[in-house]
Amino acid sequence: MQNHKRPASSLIFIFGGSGDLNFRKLSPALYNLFIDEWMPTKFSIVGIGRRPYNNEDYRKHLLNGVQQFSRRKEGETGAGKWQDFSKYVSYLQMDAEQDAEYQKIADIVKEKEKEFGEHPNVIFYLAVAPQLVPGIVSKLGPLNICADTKCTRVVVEKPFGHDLESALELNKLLASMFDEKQIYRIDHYLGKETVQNILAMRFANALFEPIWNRNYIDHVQITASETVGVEGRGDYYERAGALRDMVQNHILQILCMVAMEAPVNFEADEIRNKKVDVLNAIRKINTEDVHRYAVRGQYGDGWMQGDKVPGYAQEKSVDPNSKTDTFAAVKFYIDNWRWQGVPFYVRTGKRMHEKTTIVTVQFRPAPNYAFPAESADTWRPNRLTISIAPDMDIRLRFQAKRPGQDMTLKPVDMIFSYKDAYEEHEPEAYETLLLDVMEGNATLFMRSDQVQASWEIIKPIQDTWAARQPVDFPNYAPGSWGPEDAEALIARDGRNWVTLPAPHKE
Ligand SMILES: NC(=O)C1=CN([C@@H]2O[C@H](COP(=O)(O)OP(=O)(O)OC[C@H]3O[C@@H](n4cnc5c(N)ncnc54)[C@H](OP(=O)(O)O)[C@@H]3O)[C@@H](O)[C@H]2O)C=CC1
Ligand SMILES: O=C1O[C@H](COP(=O)(O)O)[C@@H](O)[C@H](O)[C@H]1O
Repeated sequence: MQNHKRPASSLIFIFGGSGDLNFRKLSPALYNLFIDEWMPTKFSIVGIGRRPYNNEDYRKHLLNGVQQFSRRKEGETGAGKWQDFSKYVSYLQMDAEQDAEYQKIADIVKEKEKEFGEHPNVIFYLAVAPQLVPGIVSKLGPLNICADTKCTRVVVEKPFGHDLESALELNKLLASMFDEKQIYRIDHYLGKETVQNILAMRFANALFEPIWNRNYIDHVQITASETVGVEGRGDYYERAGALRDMVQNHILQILCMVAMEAPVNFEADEIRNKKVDVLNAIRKINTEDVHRYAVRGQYGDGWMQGDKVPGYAQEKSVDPNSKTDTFAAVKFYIDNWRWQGVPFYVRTGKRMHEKTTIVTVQFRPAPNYAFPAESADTWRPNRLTISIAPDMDIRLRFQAKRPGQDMTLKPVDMIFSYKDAYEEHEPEAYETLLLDVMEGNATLFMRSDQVQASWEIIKPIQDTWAARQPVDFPNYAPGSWGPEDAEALIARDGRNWVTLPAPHKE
């Protein structure tokens, strides 16, 4: 993690250049980096796919994506640079499964070397289905694009493997072709401004760290809920499910940011070491205890904000008898000095009540209540809520005296909101991550040991769920907060899930 500077000349190949991720996220992100003058002075972007596009049609297709999904649209104030940007974009039609086709890539690298007058960083972004990744990786390795290994980089999209075994296999293959420093395993949550801000809040302030431990914190919650269903991604989701899709990666990464020890610097390996320490300390759940620690769910049909919506099993490309989880909640414990005995409750799901990603740190109650007994009803322990999306704020709940002659108390929130504090618009996660790749900064990317540790944590849950089919699916209604069992998971401990207080909805 460092302050950015304009990266050295870069040649970016996007496998999956004709696909959805590039259309909705990567191209808009690169365009915004260009507007903000973060792109290198010499660069070229080559989208790769089998579909037949000429350069002109390809650029038109991408502009369409920018107009729909970019935070700044062409024609709006501050944008208007598509013509300039698109000159750097071209399309390469090739079948990535054919060895012979890779000569085309080697030829483009030579051509750009000449044009730039230097050897650029060569970035291969693999925005393709996971089953294509091993084949592409093993064909890219032998190309030996440049002698200096630092200049070739491979970006691997999620999902990184399907389970522990497949992730280990992919790590092994990548390691046989590239140095770990050349491999960028994306987790887009790490590019989110508010997720990075967890580190700023914890380690740039003296206020929180002394109380950031089992002596003061009762428990932590992480909720990542979505209102959307599977949005035409049934094919992928049938093989994934909520536990793999969100918990194994995004949620465990957020948990690491909340729970890690203070880094001594912000170098990539220092941060990643501290995070992997947390993952290694998470208690492995015994298979026979999984039902006490984890809950799964699947949404049925119903209504979302006045619209009739199908159940998961009726979605396109989904087996009508599907037992795939669209909701998962887990209680984790971290067996280390700081967090012993503090539960971390996490939950995620599709078609839930609202789109929100929040971290809640619930402090223990004050040790003694000396105020009049009548005010005890509204007495609440302190709570820190970090809203990651769509709201971006941090709120600290504390007790305050209600105005009047009586000493009555009421919990109030002290709020820091990005919207109110800053005029600048925050970059999208993919902007930050793509800039990091061009700069060669891997701090916000997953190292192989992190990926392995995350899969090890969820393996017992995965195995147990695979061995025992759920009998109650579908078990939650669209627009709800998930299955009743998820309420019971936390209620059994005398706690409840936190949803944001009313002000955030105003
Ligand atoms: N879409 C999203 O929002 C997100 C996607 N991801 C991940 O990104 C990856 C891509 O997803 P997405 O863009 O949605 O998938 P799409 O199905 O939309 O795109 C797949 C891409 O792969 C290309 N492709 C397939 N086979 C070949 C081949 N033999 N040779 C060359 N190109 C090929 C397709 O090109 P063509 O058809 O022209 O051959 C297309 O460009 C997946 O791993 C996904 O999990 C991660 C997070 C979010
Ligand atoms: O990686 C994924 O994340 C999205 C949610 O991302 P967000 O930035 O909108 O919170 C999720 O919809 C998708 O299923 C998953 O693959």
